[in-house]
Parts: sequence; C-alpha cells; structure tokens
Amino acid sequence: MAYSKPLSHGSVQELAKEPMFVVPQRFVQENQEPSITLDATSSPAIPVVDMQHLTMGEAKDTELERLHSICKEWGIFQLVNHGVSSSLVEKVKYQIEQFYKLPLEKKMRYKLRPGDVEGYGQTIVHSADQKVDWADREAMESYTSEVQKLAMALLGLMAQALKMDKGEMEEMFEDGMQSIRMTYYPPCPQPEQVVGLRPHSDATGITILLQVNGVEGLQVKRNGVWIPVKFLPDAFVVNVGDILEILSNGIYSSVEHRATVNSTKERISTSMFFNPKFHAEIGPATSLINGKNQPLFERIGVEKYVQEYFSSKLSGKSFLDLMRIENGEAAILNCQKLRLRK
Ligand SMILES: O=C(O)CCC(=O)C(=O)O
Ligand SMILES: [Fe+2]
Repeated sequence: MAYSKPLSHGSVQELAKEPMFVVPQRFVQENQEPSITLDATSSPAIPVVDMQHLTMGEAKDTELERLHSICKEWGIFQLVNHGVSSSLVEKVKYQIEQFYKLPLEKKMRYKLRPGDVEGYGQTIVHSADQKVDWADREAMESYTSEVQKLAMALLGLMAQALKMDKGEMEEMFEDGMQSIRMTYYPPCPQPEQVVGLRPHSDATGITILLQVNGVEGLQVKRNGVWIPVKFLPDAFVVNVGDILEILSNGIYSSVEHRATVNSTKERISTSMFFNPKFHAEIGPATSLINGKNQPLFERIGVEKYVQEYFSSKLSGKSFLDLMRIENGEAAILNCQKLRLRK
C-alpha cells in the first residue's frame, strides 16, 4: 500500500483539467528505476482463477493446487465468477465515476482533514464508517460486505492449500481491519515522466482491486520486468500482500506493482485491503512451523507493524525485508532499537 499525505496545493484531478503540455516539476519523478515494460500484446497475461471451479465440481482439488502455485509464483491473479453480483459491481463503478465528475467544491465536502484517513484527497478511506454519502450508501455497503465475504472465502481456501490450520487464518482475519482506497489518475501529457502510484507491495493480507472504468495502467513486476495487467470485465484483481507472505512463512509471495498513467484517458481504481484485527500478532502461522520449518519472519503486533509501516519510506518490497529474520534477528527490531537510542 502506498499511503501518502493529501496534496496541500489542491487536487491532481483539478490540475489536470488546465490545458497543460508539460508536467509541473513537482510531479516529475526523476529517480525512477530504469524498467523494461512488456507491451500488452506480447506480455504473458496474469493468471485467471475461476472461483466456481475452486468451490464446486470435480476439479476442485486441481484448481486449489493451481491457486497455490499462482500465489507462490505470481502473487496476483484475476478472479472471475467471484459471486459478487455484476449489477452491484456496475452500480458501484457508476457511482464512483459520478463522484469524480462532481465539481471540486462538492468533492471538497468530503475532504480529508489533517490527521484524518477518511475522505477526499490522496489517502485511503476506511470502510468501517466511511463517508460515502456521495454515493448510494446502501450499494457501497453491500459491495463492501460482499467483497469481505469473498476475501474470507479466498483466505480459507489459501489456508487449505497451504495446509495450515484454517482456524488460525479465520481467527486472524475475522472482524479484521478492512479499508478501501479509490484512486483517480488523470490523463497526463507526459506519462513517462510521472508515476501514478510508485512500485510497492501492499502491506495487507490480500487486496481485491476493481478497475473501475476499464482503463488499464496497473503493472506487476515479474523476473525484473513490468507486466501490464489487462482489463477483464467482471473480474477482480486479487493480490497477495506482505502479511500473507509473512503468515505463510514465505511460501506465498506478495507482488510488487505500480500504476502508470495514460496520456489521453483518466483511470479510476478501487482497492479493498484486508488486514488482521488490530490486536492480532503478525508472524508465520504456528501451524506451519516445526523442526524442519523455522520461522523466516519476526512476530510483531499489528499496531506496531502499522506504526513502522507509516514511518518507513516505501520502495518496492523493502518494508517486508525489514521483517525478515537474518542472522537470528529481524532488521525491524534493529530499527526500533536505533530509534530508542536516539
Ligand atoms: O490503481 C491500481 O491499479 C493500483 C492501486 C494499488 O496498487 C493500491 O491501491 O495499493
Ligand atoms: Fe497496491
């Protein structure tokens, strides 16, 4: 997840409405890593998983094995036949698009206040009591709860595939923290000069993403190459986050991804993040640890994890590396000690 402070100088969406041929300097990202991006026609598509095949029929076990390999090797997939009604998804998409069409003064009624994480601006909206009055609250609420059920079902299947105690997974995520982030990427005259969202892995258990207006821009890093994620109508993009990588003791791999912008079209996405409850402890599942499998990551309380996450500068999967146990100690503990000494 990339959390960032609200723009103090106004909204990127408003800025992009002005005629503009050159990107203002403050948006130019100079130290972008040189990257090879495959074009959409030649690149391998990220795998597609069919929820119906996973839950019913004779091929259930084979599909579960497939899900397992995908979470290990890709950390991301498109999920089809997910069971969330397409009319509900369409309604939510429509409402989100309508929200971004509102004049700035109206959007500003939902503006983030300093210290807030809810509202309009560059940050996330927590779904527990989110301010979604701009939309039909009912549709947004049913969407949130439907997607939550789906996330729990997926986490349960993953527990089964990992051969970990399903109860341990449920205990961790049931009544967990769920948050939602809607992102608007305006068209940009020099798309190669800016980043929509810089490379990161999500600090979550799993993330379920909706490409709201069908415009592509999400890319995932695989073997050092950025692969564009195609838009599949009726699919959710599901990605493995850092917490699931830790919980699975490194069997699953969180995916590094970024969002690029387009020179002519705006893009809207909505990510729903699923996290353990605030008082849980993050660490490799005890049911996966034994004499042969030693824990590869540190155990840490969710509260502390979130604090550390916010105080670290994000880049790729560097935050997760802090949790990795090397030479008997995790770097995150060393950071804390250094900070205490100061
Ligand atoms: O806009 C996207 O496709 C990616 C969003 C994302 O990575 C995030 O919200 O963490
Ligand atoms: Fe993300």
